[in-house]
Amino acid sequence: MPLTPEAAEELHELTTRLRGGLKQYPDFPKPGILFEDILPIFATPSLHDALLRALEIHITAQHPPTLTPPFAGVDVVVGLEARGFLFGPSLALRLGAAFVPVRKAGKLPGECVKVGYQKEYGEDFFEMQRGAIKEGSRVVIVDDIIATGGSAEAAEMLVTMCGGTVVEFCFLMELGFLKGRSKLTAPVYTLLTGQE
Ligand SMILES: O=P(O)(O)OC[C@H]1O[C@H](OP(=O)(O)OP(=O)(O)O)[C@H](O)[C@@H]1O
Ligand SMILES: Nc1ncnc2[nH]cnc12
Repeated sequence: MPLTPEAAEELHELTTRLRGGLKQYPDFPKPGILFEDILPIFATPSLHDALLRALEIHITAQHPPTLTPPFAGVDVVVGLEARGFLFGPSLALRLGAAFVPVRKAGKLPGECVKVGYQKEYGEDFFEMQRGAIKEGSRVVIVDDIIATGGSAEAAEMLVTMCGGTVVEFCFLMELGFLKGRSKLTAPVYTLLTGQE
């Protein structure tokens, strides 16, 4: 569903403010990487709120709950360790959805599904608890940044392995030159683009 003009204006104002909350660090964590630090946003309550509000505006317009089947809406917000944990749970609460974490390997108890992946500056393994998502759940995957898309692609695989459907990916920022969205099956929404 398209945004109302009022919501579009509010979203524009929020994203403009959010851009001012990012800080860049050259050659971190490796030479040649320009690191986008999102932590200043969480050090400023008004920016922290702006991030949650911006994603809430987008997601509620894009996935409105309906009173009749298929009921649409969002059942689960999946956040990726670690920075997806900073706003995923609060966003889930605003949407009336569950929050489920995707963690780096070896951190979650019980039966887990596991996928290996490559990211902009290394490689890793992600896990999710097998029973965390009910069959047929509508899932939004959130993270701070999509760079190569390796992390997000691995998370989409885990959700699918658990029987969920990824209805959208939402990121604070996309590093457009790495074309990470091309790895993903579900639609991708980002509040900001960077390093064009
Ligand atoms: O699109 P990609 O190339 O996969 O890169 C994006 C991922 O890299 C960063 O996480 P990182 O693995 O550094 O973990 P952290 O949040 O624990 O620092 C970032 O938070 C994303 O999850
Ligand atoms: N350039 C970057 N800055 C911050 N987080 C990242 N994750 C992957 N690439 C990144």
